[in-house]
Amino acid sequence: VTLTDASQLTSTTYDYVIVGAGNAGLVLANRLTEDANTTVLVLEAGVSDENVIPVIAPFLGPSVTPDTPWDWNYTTTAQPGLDNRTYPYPRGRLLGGSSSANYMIHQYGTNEDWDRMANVSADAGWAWSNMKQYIERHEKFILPTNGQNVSSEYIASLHSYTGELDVSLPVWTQATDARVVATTQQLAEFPYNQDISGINNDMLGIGWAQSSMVNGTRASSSTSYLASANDRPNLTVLINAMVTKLLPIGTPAGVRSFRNVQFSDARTFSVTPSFQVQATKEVILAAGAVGTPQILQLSGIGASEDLAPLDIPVLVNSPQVGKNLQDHPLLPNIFNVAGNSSLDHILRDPAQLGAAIAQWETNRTGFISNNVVNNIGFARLNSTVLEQFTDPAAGPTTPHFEIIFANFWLDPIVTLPSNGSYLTILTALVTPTSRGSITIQSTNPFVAPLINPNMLDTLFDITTMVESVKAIKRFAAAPAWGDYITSAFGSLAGTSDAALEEHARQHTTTVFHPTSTASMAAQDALDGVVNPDLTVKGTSGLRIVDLSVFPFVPSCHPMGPVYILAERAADLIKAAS
Ligand SMILES: Cc1cc2nc3c(=O)[nH]c(=O)nc-3n(C[C@H](O)[C@H](O)[C@H](O)COP(=O)(O)OP(=O)(O)OC[C@H]3O[C@@H](n4cnc5c(N)ncnc54)[C@H](O)[C@@H]3O)c2cc1C
Repeated sequence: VTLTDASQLTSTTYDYVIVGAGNAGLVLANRLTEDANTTVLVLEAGVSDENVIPVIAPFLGPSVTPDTPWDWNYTTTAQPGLDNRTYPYPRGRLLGGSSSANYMIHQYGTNEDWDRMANVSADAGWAWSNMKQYIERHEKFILPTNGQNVSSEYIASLHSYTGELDVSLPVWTQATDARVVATTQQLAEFPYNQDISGINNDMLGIGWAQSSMVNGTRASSSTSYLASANDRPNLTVLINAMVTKLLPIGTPAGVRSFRNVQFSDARTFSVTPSFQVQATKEVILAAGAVGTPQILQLSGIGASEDLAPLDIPVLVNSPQVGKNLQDHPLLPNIFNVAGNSSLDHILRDPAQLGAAIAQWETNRTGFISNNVVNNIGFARLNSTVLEQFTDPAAGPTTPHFEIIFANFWLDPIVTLPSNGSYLTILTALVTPTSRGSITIQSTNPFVAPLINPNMLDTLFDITTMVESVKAIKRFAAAPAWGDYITSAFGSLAGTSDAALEEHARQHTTTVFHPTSTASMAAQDALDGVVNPDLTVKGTSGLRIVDLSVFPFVPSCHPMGPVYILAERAADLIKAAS
């Protein structure tokens, strides 16, 4: 059952209390309540996702954030690597968390991404050979129902058709899709990849985006994992519940037990009145890469240099809490194009856009029923550039950068100009070496923490961004684009490395993939925030299950990795109980 007010709770004690009804939290809510004797309470600060059109309609996904009631509406600190700019840092604040607010591209990463996590944590259970089994439980691959032939857009034998989350292929053709595919035949540098999910251990090349959607509707952890478990009497989800602190029970020698959770009504933006619930087995933090370190620090679990200025007693000295933040930098590269086949003229005309939304509301067809992106690709740096660096990729088949195609103006920061037609070829750095931090700046949980992704801080990162721009310029020079692209827009027109570096520093923001702020390390390692079984070092009764535990950001869109991480975490938690 989903409740909206703390007064509706019928108990203050549950076997498990999960903090955050997000991407990972709702996987656990489902799996842990499969046993009818296990009681679970999920506390979610955000609101319901029910009947929220921008959340449901795939193409409207980018309007769910920033600066909305469904977003935490964070802003970064000034970024020295980005000409000291700040920019919005969206995180879903509703049922489903960021899986209800994201752009729905669904992948798993490379086998090397997972094998590195196994090596770093000294737990072979995180290796791809073990993790791939969770795809069967997680994924429900569904072919588009509009009759189009998609046999060349995915590899049928790789996928699962029996899991919880609907995953599908594009249902509406962007006018440039054929040109993207034709380029893969014209330029050897950009081969065609028939299945870009990573399940075949290969994300290199250009292919068709797989998305968490079906029949013109978003699929999130809420519409899948929660929907199929919400009528279980042993599951309670409370929205509007802002967790403000974890409280230790007693002071047992050695480790402290954090089984008490304090929360308040998120609608009041006040810590009073405050409520408390207790977990008899475990508290599980699934508040995401920003929320989780914030709650730890508010609870006195963190680095003393972060807690001392706020007079927060250090209950568990855990120096890496909030450190190591990694994220994928995203750079919109925009071209002017000929004719009217880009979507821009529809997107800037309220009447045409309104008609498209009405069509979607009537029968779930048209471009609103489709994701904003149909084609994505991944590539490695060429060896001449790479040999200047220690390769930060998880292995030799893991990409360094991503290429994303949209047949319209897609810049998260700069709004569509009042005229012109555009093609956007975004590039994203998927093996960044810059590391940033999340640090609370107040003991008031309603004050956002300082978010410093430290974008483009290293020579490798800026060099790779520049190389990615050069690569898409080569892509755009293929014969397939001869009668379409007319010129590079704005600072993309620069030709020298220095000019492209300035283009990158001026326009880069984020693909919204923060990770690693409560990093996993080996059981006996002194660094790291969690053990390989995701229990928090130096505590008992406390685990973290969300993207913050990945020691390295996966080289892909990370929602798939979060889902299967949570599937394995559920197994670990059940085994420990
Ligand atoms: C705009 C956007 C676009 C993206 N696009 C893609 C994409 O196309 N493909 C992809 O793979 N990934 C994408 N991502 C990233 C992906 O969605 C996230 O990395 C992933 O969902 C994170 O999962 P999580 O479980 O770690 O956290 P979340 O899903 O963010 O869950 C955390 C939950 O905890 C709640 N919470 C936080 N603090 C508290 C508190 N104090 N008390 C109570 N509740 C709290 C939050 O409200 C939220 O519901 C995107 C993300 C965004 C924001």
